[in-house]
Amino acid sequence: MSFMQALRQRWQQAGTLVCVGLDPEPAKFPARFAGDADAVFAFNRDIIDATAEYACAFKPQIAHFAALGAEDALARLVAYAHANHPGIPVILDSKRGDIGSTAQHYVTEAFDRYGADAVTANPYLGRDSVQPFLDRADRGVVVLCRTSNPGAGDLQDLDVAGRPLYQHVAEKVAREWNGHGNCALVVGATWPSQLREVRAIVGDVPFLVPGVGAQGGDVEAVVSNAKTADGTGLMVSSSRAILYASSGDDYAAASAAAAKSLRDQINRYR
Ligand SMILES: O=C(O)c1cc(=O)[nH]c(=O)n1[C@@H]1O[C@H](COP(=O)(O)O)[C@@H](O)[C@H]1O
Repeated sequence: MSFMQALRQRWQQAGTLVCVGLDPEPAKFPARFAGDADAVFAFNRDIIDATAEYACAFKPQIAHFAALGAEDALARLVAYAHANHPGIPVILDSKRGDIGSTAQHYVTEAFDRYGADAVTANPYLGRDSVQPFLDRADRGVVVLCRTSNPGAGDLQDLDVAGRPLYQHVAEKVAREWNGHGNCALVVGATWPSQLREVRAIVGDVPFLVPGVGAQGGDVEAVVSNAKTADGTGLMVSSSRAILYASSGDDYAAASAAAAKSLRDQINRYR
């Protein structure tokens, strides 16, 4: 099954638009993981098991693993999620972008080495830099459009031919790059009016929406501005607010409760 088919099936059958972000920071792990040489795998595995019921996708962020030298744990976690929670796609958040010949290696990294179902990609080197990702029709390509961070507008809002640059990205992805129907866009939860504008440009192209939880984005504003006509179209992503909901021995139950609460909040406004 392709990434897009799996995502749509998950939205419909599990009734959830929550993407669970996996951003391991050992300093925030519960005390019981102290001294555990395989803590990065074990903690994330427990979070995956606890939150799967509420997840339309999992999204490991590669720098959080690579900085710890925990690439092996990342590969095992993707395999674990696929084996134990089939049907829930895994998005590798690596925000790659480079000349085509190098991009090909990023494709191999994301889809073959790690086995991810989708990857985040930076569009600013242009189409040829994203093409190797687009060519993998069964995998998802989640292109940065209007990011959640405070400085998003520094470059993404620059006026180009009468419109902000991020709107050109949205249009190009929806009309030119999405020939296989495998594209999605990143639009931050912290920007409700931009969510609405991008939705108006791209029709039903799915959005990955980070920025609720720790970054303070408003769930009602996200859903009301960015859902598609059938009340789906969103992967509302939260990492820290789910992962570190408790630092006690109840960490897994607390993460499940946080994911459930986000799912229910989203569903109230669909
Ligand atoms: O591509 C992303 O996932 C992403 C794009 C963006 O615009 N903003 C953003 O926060 N992210 C990622 O989403 C996660 C947000 O984490 P929390 O703020 O803890 O929910 C981090 O892994 C970020 O790298």
